[in-house]
Amino acid sequence: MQNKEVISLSADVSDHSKRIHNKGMRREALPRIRHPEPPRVLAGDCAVNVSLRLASPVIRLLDGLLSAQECDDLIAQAVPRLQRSVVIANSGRTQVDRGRTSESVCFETGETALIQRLEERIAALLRVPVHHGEPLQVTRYLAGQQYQAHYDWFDPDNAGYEAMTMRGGQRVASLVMYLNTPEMGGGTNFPNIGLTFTPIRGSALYFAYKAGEQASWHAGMPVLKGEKWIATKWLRERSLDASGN
Ligand SMILES: O=C(O)CCC(=O)C(=O)O
Ligand SMILES: [Fe+2]
Repeated sequence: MQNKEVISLSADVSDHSKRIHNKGMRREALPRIRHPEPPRVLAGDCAVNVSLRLASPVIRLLDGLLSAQECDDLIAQAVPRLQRSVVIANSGRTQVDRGRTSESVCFETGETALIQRLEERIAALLRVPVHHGEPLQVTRYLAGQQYQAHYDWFDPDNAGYEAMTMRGGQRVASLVMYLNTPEMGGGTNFPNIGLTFTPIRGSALYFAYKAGEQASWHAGMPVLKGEKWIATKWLRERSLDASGN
């Protein structure tokens, strides 16, 4: 079975439950993300082809997660609200950074009918409640813009770690959805494993990780010609909703 991944994730979950238990808090059963498995996964209202599967680090390439119309509509909803992208600094605060030169919009969970539909689709795809997802972020890179190599997980050694993880806990996976096909450049590159994914409209890159996992170091490479549009959903180990739903 494919299940080094499952075993290591279970280990995470039980460590986490122990931590909660030791603090004398209510023990909660943590839903586990399901990594999409080839050849095809039903994701609510659509079927997604899993065209690439890497066991370590956990990476999946998903074809047909969004229709062309959905990509165009999401871009249209983002255009009027774009602002310079930020990163979460070690302090836990968000700030503009020279390494991330794009513009983005952060939509509230369920903000529009389209966003709600996509969030429900992602939840079905990964079998994880909607509220384990951070608000959807839509990003536009113009020619020359990029997101230099980084980890999406929060470093437990950072001063801001507690603040960043107080609600929702650690990030455990990322879903980068490609909303267009850039004319040239703009691939998502994993330098430590020598892989670059080509953005193709409607497809998505899913990768899961644990804190400290260096293979998940990745970059949005500079766009060389045209524009690149993505929507990113970062997934947390617990619900971000104050009511715990
Ligand atoms: O632009 C890309 O290809 C990668 C984006 C990314 O790393 C992120 O949104 O966290
Ligand atoms: Fe990232």
